[in-house]
Parts: sequence; C-alpha cells; structure tokens
Amino acid sequence: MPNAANPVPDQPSFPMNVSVPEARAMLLALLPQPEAETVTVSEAAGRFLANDLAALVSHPSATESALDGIACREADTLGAAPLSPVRLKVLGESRAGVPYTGLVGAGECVRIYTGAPIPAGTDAICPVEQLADAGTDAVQLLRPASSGDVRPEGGDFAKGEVVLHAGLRLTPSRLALAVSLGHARVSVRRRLRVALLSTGDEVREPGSVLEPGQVYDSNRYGLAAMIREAGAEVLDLGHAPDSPERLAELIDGAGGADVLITSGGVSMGKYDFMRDLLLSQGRVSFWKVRLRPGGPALLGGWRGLPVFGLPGNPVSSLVVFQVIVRPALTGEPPFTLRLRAATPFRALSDKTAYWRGTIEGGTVSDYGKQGSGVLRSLSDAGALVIVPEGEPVEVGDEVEVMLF
Ligand SMILES: Nc1nc2c(c(=O)[nH]1)N[C@H]1C(S)=C(S)[C@@H](COP(=O)(O)OP(=O)(O)OC[C@H]3O[C@@H](n4cnc5c(N)ncnc54)[C@H](O)[C@@H]3O)O[C@H]1N2
Ligand code: MOO
Repeated sequence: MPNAANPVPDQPSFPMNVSVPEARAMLLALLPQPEAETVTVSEAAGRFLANDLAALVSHPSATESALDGIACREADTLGAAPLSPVRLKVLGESRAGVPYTGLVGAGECVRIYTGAPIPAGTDAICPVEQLADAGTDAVQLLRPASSGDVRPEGGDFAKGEVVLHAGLRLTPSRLALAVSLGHARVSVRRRLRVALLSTGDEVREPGSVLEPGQVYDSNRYGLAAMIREAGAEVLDLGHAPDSPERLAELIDGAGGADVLITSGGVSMGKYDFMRDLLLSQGRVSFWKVRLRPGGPALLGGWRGLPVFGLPGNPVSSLVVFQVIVRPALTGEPPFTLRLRAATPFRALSDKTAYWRGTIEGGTVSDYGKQGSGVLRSLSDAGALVIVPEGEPVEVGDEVEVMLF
C-alpha cells in the first residue's frame, strides 16, 4: 500500500529492492576515477597506487646472514656437537654495511652480524649461542652451521620485479615495502572528495543539551571517520533540518565533491524528503537494497553529483557504509572470513541480514540486540554475520563474517 505521507509511485521510474552487489556496482559506476599525482612516500600513506611499482634494487642487496654468529663452509662443520666441537680459524668480521672482502677457505670462518653480507667462500651460519670460545683467533662450533640461516640476494624481491600493483592501497606494510623497493616518490590517485550531510530536525551537535526526542549527530561523526579510513577526504556540509528547500541549498554547497553521502530522511515518513527531492530536481538510480539493517538506502544524482542516501538509523547508516559505500570508494571487496556459528542466526526471506555477532574461541554468537538504533551493538559485538536470504544458520554451520 502506498504510504499517504510519502507515497511510493505505483510504477516507479527507478529500480527498487536491488541486491547488495548491484548497489555497490551502481555506486561504483557513478564515481569518477580520480587523477594521478606524484607525492612523497610520507604523503602516500593510505593512498591508492596509480601505477605498478617495480623494484629499483634487489632485497637483500647481497646474500647475507640472518643471525649474529660466524660464516663458514657448511661442509666443514658436519657432525659438530657439544662433545665433538669443530674448531675453525677466525679471519676477521663482516658487519652490516662493512663487509669482509677476503676469501674464506676450508677450516676458516669470519665473525658475522645479522644483515651483513656473507664472505666469498662461505655458505652457512652458526649462531653465537652455538659457539664456544677458543681464544681470539678461533671458535668451536657445538652444532653444524646451517645454510638455512643465509638470506639469498634478491630472495625477497629482485631488481626489476613488479611487486606492488596499480590500484592497491598503500597500507603501512605496503608503504614500507614501496620504500624498500627504492621509491622516494610514488604516483597515487587524488583522494576522492566525499561531501557529507546529516538530516533531521531532531539531530543535534555533540555538546548541546538535548530536549526529549532529540539525538546527537552520531552518524555524521562516525561516517566522517569511516570516509577518512577509506582513504577519502571529507567535505563536511554539516546538518540539514527536515526542509526540502534547506536540504537543496546545502546539497548545492557540495561543489567540487566527487560524491555526496547523506544520512537520514530516506524512508517512508512525511518528513523523509531525500527521495522526492532527488526525483524532482535530480535523479534516482535506485531506492531500497535487499539488506537489513539499512534497507531504505538510496542512490541518485544532483546536477552531476552522485548522491548516496544512507538511512538515519545509526546502525543502518554505518553498516550500509561498510557494506556498500566503502567497497565502491576503495575498490576493495569487503574482507570476510568464515567461522562456525555457536548460536543460530535467523534468515530473512527477502533480504541479506548483517547481524551483529561476537567472536570468541573461533566461533561467532548472536549479540542479541539487533535493533537498528542500538549503536552500541556495533562496538560491543565487533562482527557482522552475513546471513543470505532465506538460509537460516544453525549451530555448527559455517558463516561468512565481516569484522566491524
Ligand atoms: N513505515 C515504515 N517506516 C520505516 C521503514 C519502512 O520501511 N516503513 N523503514 C525503517 C527503516 S528499515 C529504517 S533504516 C529507517 C530509515 O529511516 P530514515 O533514513 O528516513 O531515517 P530517519 O527517519 O531520518 O531517522 C531514523 C532514526 O535514526 C535517527 N537518526 C537520524 N539521523 C541521525 C544522526 N545523524 N545521528 C544519530 N541518529 C540519527 C533518528 O533520530 C531516528 O531515530 O526508517 C524505518 N521506518
Ligand atoms: O534497515 Mo532499517 O535499518 O532495518 O532499521
């Protein structure tokens, strides 16, 4: 039945009840590919690579020791044991950055430190813990030296090898890798500019005094943090009251953004203006996605600007961001793992459910309070359990889980 307050057209001009993958793909199709820019590696943290990165050097740059000890010939040390130690003559030392340049022969060794190149003629390491002192010029090995404690030149990557691929996000470990490949500056995509607007007469700034029925604008702050975590820039448009005119004015202020994300006002109530505003002055690409929480999500456009309308319920807005918007902004599919269910999880007949779950001992349990207004469920539970349409989960079943 159409709702008299905010009727849904009998024959809507836009798709309704799209699937989660369809919603992601439709949003992705509206986002621009930001230009490439060259920045220093310090500035590149969290950005997306525009080009493949090849190694400018090999790592290790020489065959080197993984331990502090001595470098020698493995064949000389076979059979070494505490009761039958092998004695080797010490010729000198090899330090990281200051290699030993001579040749090591049979019955000889060189003191060596972690990361130092192994001298010519040697192929194995014996750590200091397995050496007995035999004066300044000799050592006794209490066990054979091992070629496994040698790191071969280029064993991590070889000069010229493509190690990081275009599109990858420079996480801290990848940034460290880019530096170790020899890059001081890298070509990355400009950060997407995401305008953010929350709506609703009852929504108030943190720090203000609430009247009954009012709520703090938790969505806008949570979403801003999630946008930044996704590697994008936030253009904070603040908060709009339930007035289509004021909403339109504020949306017009999103100039220069690549996409606008709004919170609230997408459902069926008399004061839910987002859909009709886009229909009358912009366009609607879809309304409603087959997921819970977050079913009333909306995608459309406003004078060339893509607009994604998140539902106002606090859990719904953050979950829809994580499940649909983040993958489109980052190009990364959501990271999921499979765990056994320690409790049953209910299925919905026509929607994928993202129930809050608690992970313990390698299993996941129903958090219990699954209401879309129970914001603390996301913080307490820490996981979203993905239950496909019409497929209830029994105890012991494997389920797909997103960490949150
Ligand atoms: N008759 C129907 N009613 C509702 C339906 C429906 O299908 N038929 N869908 C429900 C679902 S599901 C959701 S989700 C919500 C989404 O509604 P809106 O996007 O229109 O959100 P609002 O009405 O503006 O607010 C809902 C709720 O969230 C609180 N809120 C809003 N903004 C914020 C904010 N920035 N920070 C914190 N909390 C916020 C708001 O006070 C309300 O309590 O609609 C259901 N209704
Ligand atoms: O999708 Mo709504 O989030 O169920 O409350």
